[in-house]
Amino acid sequence: MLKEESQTAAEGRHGFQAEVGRLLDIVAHSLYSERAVFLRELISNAADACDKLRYLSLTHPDLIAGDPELKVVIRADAQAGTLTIADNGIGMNREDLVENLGTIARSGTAAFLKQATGDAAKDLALIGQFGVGFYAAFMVADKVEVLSRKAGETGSWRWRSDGKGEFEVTAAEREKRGSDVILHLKPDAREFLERDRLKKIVTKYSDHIPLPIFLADDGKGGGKEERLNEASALWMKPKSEITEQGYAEFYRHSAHAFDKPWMTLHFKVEGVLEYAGLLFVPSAQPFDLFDPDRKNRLKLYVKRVFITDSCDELVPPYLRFLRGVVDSADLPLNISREMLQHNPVLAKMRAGITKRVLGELEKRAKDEPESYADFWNQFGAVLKEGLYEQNDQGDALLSLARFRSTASDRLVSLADYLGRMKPGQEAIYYITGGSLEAANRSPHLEGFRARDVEVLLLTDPIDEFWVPAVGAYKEKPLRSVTRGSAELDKIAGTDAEKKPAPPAPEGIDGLIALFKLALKDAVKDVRVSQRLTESTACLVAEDGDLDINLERLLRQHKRLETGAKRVLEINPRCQLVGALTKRLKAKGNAEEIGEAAWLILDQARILQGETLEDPTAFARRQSAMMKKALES
Ligand SMILES: Nc1ncnc2c1ncn2[C@@H]1O[C@H](COP(=O)(O)OP(=O)(O)OP(=O)(O)O)[C@@H](O)[C@H]1O
Repeated sequence: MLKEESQTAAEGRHGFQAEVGRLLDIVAHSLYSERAVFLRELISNAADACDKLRYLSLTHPDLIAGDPELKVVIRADAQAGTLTIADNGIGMNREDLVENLGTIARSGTAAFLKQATGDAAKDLALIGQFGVGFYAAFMVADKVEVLSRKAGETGSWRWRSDGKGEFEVTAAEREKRGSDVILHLKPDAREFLERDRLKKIVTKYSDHIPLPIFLADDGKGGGKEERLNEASALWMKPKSEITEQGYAEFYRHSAHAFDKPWMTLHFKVEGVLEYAGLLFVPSAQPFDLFDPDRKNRLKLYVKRVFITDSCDELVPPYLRFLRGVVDSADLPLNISREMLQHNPVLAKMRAGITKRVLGELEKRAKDEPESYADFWNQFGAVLKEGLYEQNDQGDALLSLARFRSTASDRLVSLADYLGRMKPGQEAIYYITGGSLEAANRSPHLEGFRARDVEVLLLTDPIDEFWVPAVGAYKEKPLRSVTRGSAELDKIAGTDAEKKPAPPAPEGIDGLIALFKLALKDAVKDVRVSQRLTESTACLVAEDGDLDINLERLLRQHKRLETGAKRVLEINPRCQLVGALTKRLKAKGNAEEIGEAAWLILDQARILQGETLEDPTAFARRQSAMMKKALES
C-alpha cells in the first residue's frame, strides 16, 4: 500500500496521500451535474457499516446491545448549513479514520487516477467503473467532519478536512457507537438542506437499501423522525413489485457502481435448498477484472443478514464480474468465513447459480445477439478461463463463446463456423496473435483465404491455453494454421477456387536442398508451402511443438528461454522463388542462394513479429544484395 502521509502527531494533522488531493479535484469537477449522488455514496457506506456490525454481533452480541435497531438518520440543519448522515454501525477508531479516509488504500482509486484525463465527460465514465465513495462528499461540502466511535471501544474521534491537502484527527465525544458524516455545505449546495429534495433523492437512489433510513425532525415534526424507505430486502420481493429503475439503483448501491447493469437475474430457489439471488452483470468491465487478486464481490446473506462480500466459493472465478446478492436460508447464521470453505450447501448453491447464469447468457446470446456481443467484448476473455479449467460447464461455455473470424465482421460462434465448413474440411482452423491486425495479416492465412476456408482469429492470451485444453468442438479438432502441414488440398472449394494452382517451378527441389544446407540448424526443415499464395515464406510449428504465438508470450514473460526450431515453408508460386530457381539452374552459385535463404528466413521472422537475433547480419546481406542488383 502507498502511504505518504505526513503527520504532526501532537496536533493530529495529516497530509492527504498525494493522490487523494487529485482525486478530490477530479470528482468535484466531473461529477458536478450529478452531485446528488454524494448522498447515495454516503448512505451506501453507512449501510455497509451497519451490515458489518450486524455480522459481528452474531458472535459478539454485546457489541450491539443497548442500541440494536440499526439505521441511518439524515439531519439537515439550515441554520448551521450542515447536512449530517448518521449511522449506528461499526464506526471507526483513530487508525481506521486515517487509513480509510486519508489514504487511497483501494487499488481501484490509484488505477482510476492513472487513467483520469482531466476531461470531465471522460472522467465521469471512468468514475462509473471505479466508484468514488466517501470523497463524493466534497462535491457539495467545503468542509467535512466525521465523528465516529468504533463498536466495543470507548474513545471517539473527529476527522476533519476541507479537502485541500490536509486532514486532522482529534479526540472527541460521541455518546454511542457509529459515525456522523457532517457536511458543511457549499453556498451553491444549500438545496440539499430542503426536506423535499432530500426525500426525493433518497427515494430515487436508496429506496431499496435493506436498512431503514430516517429524516430527522427539523423542529416542526414534534421530535419524530420520518421514515424514508421501506427497507425490505429487495431480493426477497416478487419480481412484479420491482421496477427496472428499482433494480438499477439497487445494483448501483450494492456494487458502488455508476453504470447500468447489462443483465439482471432475480430468482428464488425452493426445495431441498432454499436461496434467493439478485445478480447483475455490469455493462462495463471493472478496472481490476484481470488483477490476480480480484475476488468475486457478490454479497452473501444468510436469512437477510450480511455475512461477507468475499466468498470465493459462491461462484467460479470465471464469473467474478457478477455483482449483487445471494441469500441462503440453509446456512447457519453464525457461519464464519473460514467455515464457508468446502461447505457442501455452498457447493450446491454454486452449481445452481452457475447453471442459471450461463443459461440466461445463452438465452441472451440467442435472442439479442448484438447486445450479447457487447457483453462478450467486455467479459468474454474471463468466461474463456472457464474453458481452460475443464469443468462440467465446458459445453455450455463453448456454445457461449464468440470469435472474430476471417469470414465475418461480426462475432461468430462455433456453431456458425461448423455450418460454414467446406466439404472435406476436417478441422476448425484458428490463428492466435497479439492483436486482431497482427493475426489478420499473417501470411499463414493466405491459402485459407484463397480457398475461402474460415479461420478464427484468437487474440486473448487465455486462448493459448484453453484451445489445447479443449481440443475439439463437436468432434471437430481445433487446429492452428501455423502448425503442421496445411492439408488444404483435401478441402473442396468452389470451381473458381479449385482452379489448379500453377505448377511449382522445375528445379525447386534443388533450391530447397541448398536452403537446408545453408540454414543448417537454424530451422527444423525447409519445405514447399501449401498455405502461401502471395508471401515468399513463413515459419510453421511442427505438430507437437509449442505454438509460435504461445512461445512468444512465454518468452515475453521470461517463462521460456529458447524456442523450438521451426519449419521454413517457401511459396513455390511466388516470383522471387521462381527467379531464384532459375538463377540456380543458370549459374549454380550456392553461396548466393545461401545468402538469399538467410534473408528469406529473417523476413519470415520479421513478418511473425519476432526480433532478429542478428540484425547486423540481416542488414549486411540486404545491402550486399541491393548493391549487386544495382550494379548488374
Ligand atoms: N459511515 C461509515 N462507517 C464506517 N466506516 C466507513 C463509513 N464510511 C466510510 N467508511 C470506511 O471508509 C472506507 C472508504 O470509503 P469509500 O466510500 O471511500 O470507499 P468504499 O466504500 O470502500 O469503496 P467504493 O465506495 O468505491 O466502492 C470504507 O471502505 C469504510 O471502511
